[in-house]
Amino acid sequence: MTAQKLDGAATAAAIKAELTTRVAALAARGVVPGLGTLLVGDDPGSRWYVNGKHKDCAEVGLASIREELPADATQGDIEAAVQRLNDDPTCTGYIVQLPLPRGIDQHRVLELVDPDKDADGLHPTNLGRLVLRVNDPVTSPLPCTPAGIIELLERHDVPLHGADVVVVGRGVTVGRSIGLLLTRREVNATVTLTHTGTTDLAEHTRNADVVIAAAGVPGVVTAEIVKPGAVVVDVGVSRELDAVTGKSRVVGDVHPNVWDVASWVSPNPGGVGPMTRAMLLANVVAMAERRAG
Ligand SMILES: Nc1nc2c(c(=O)[nH]1)N[C@@H](CN(C=O)c1ccc(C(=O)N[C@@H](CCC(=O)O)C(=O)O)cc1)CN2
Repeated sequence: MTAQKLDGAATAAAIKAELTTRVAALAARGVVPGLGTLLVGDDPGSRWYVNGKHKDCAEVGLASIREELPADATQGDIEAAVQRLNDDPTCTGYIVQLPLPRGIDQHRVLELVDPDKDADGLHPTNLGRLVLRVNDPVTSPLPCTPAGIIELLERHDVPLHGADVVVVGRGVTVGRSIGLLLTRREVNATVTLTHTGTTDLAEHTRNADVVIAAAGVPGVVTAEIVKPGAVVVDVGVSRELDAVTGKSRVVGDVHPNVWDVASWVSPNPGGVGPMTRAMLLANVVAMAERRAG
């Protein structure tokens, strides 16, 4: 068996086309939503991600606002930039590109983001709303990567209702929050959250209909621990030097031999990354629509 690919790039392109129509409808009412980004420092990966977000904005017709600070910016400089974005009326929603440089209190910075402008859905108020209003209609931004994974699965008709889903990794941006989304009444999956304290990972994954690997451990999910026909989503990002080209490349958590047993695989790169970007745009458009009434 060779698994089929859950194509994040193609699905993200389809979502962006739908968003372009919604943005045009807003423009007809005189509303131009704007996405802001705050980039601190000169990490090439982070710059690449931020540039991609601005390129996406241009593609769907969103305005974009850039704040950039040098790597030696102080906590105060960063908090002042956050305040500028909070106060900027052209900025519908924004993100603080993570990680922030060492020595900066990231939690404090994120808590200063206006929850109504939190395009990443990672502000404690929005995560709290996700916990408290888990079965209400969604009216606040959802974390982009978990929302993107569910959208990717649903658009490929992967059944989630009643499915046993094992999540590998308990990080806030993916592992912890995807459990909340998957157990919402309209999705209705049963979720097991595994982590470094899990004594026997295979015991869980071997029974799973869907495995979501977000541990950041290259190749941790192998064919031997995946049920034949299961659906596997690779969210892990590790960087490795390619022995042939000498260049750095992204390596996921899913071993290539998983393609021999699974029914569907979302690869990395080419899977969840483009979906994360698409869901960020979707959050900003939804914020603008809610405000426009
Ligand atoms: N404030 C945030 N910071 C970070 C987030 C986030 O969601 N919000 N996630 C990551 C970085 N990220 C978005 O910011 C992101 C990562 C990956 C991709 C992507 O499309 N990746 C490509 C491959 C790229 C490569 O080869 O390096 C893919 O998966 O095909 C988009 C966005 C950390 N920070």
